[in-house]
Amino acid sequence: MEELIVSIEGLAVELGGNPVLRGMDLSVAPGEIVAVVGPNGCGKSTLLRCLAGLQPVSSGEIRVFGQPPADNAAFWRRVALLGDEPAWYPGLTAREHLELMGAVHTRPRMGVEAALEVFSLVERADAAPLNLSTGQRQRLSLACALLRPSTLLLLDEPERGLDAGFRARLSGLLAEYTAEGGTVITATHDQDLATHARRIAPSGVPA
Ligand SMILES: Nc1ncnc2c1ncn2[C@@H]1O[C@H](COP(=O)(O)OP(=O)(O)OP(=O)(O)O)[C@@H](O)[C@H]1O
Repeated sequence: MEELIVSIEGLAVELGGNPVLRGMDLSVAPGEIVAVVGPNGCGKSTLLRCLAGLQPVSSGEIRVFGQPPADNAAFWRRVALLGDEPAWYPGLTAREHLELMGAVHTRPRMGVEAALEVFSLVERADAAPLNLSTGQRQRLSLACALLRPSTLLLLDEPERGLDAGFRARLSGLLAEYTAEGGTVITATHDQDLATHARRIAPSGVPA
């Protein structure tokens, strides 16, 4: 049987004494795109943080690549996370952030110039991230996450700040990622993105 990328059994998480996730079960196979959907506050980001090993769980079991997620180098070699906006390096331009990402990985998924094209950043490549618009910065975050090699992509609302044109291209970019053998789990409020995915609620049931 093909190894599951993610397997969750009976996951419960309390935050500040409030139950956020309650007895969640989930299995994700290689090559799937799973969209975690639901209203504000239902626990989508919490689930993503659990999968990234950044949120302690109250009970239950999470396995990512067959092991509990651990915030260590071996884990992050296989997992790329787009969460809150990253801490940008002072003094480095958008292009230099991508060059840095390319330089520290032996097999980047795309070259820096290709990434600037794909993420429509060519004209602002020499600007510092903090001098980009919100949507341009989000595209740079996505470019950094998709340039580096990984086999599991965890995305928390990747559509944040993007215009309609770029939102429409997101599902295509994720489809390319899974065509290369990757798996995607994304929290989203974007209908188009969710339509191209297996939709689940943070309870684990289909949505
Ligand atoms: N540190 C915390 N302490 C207590 N409660 C918290 C904490 N962080 C988040 N929560 C609560 O946990 C619940 C789930 O939050 P979470 O961020 O996972 O929701 P979400 O589904 O991602 O929401 P959104 O769609 O707004 O991004 C919310 O009710 C939130 O207020």
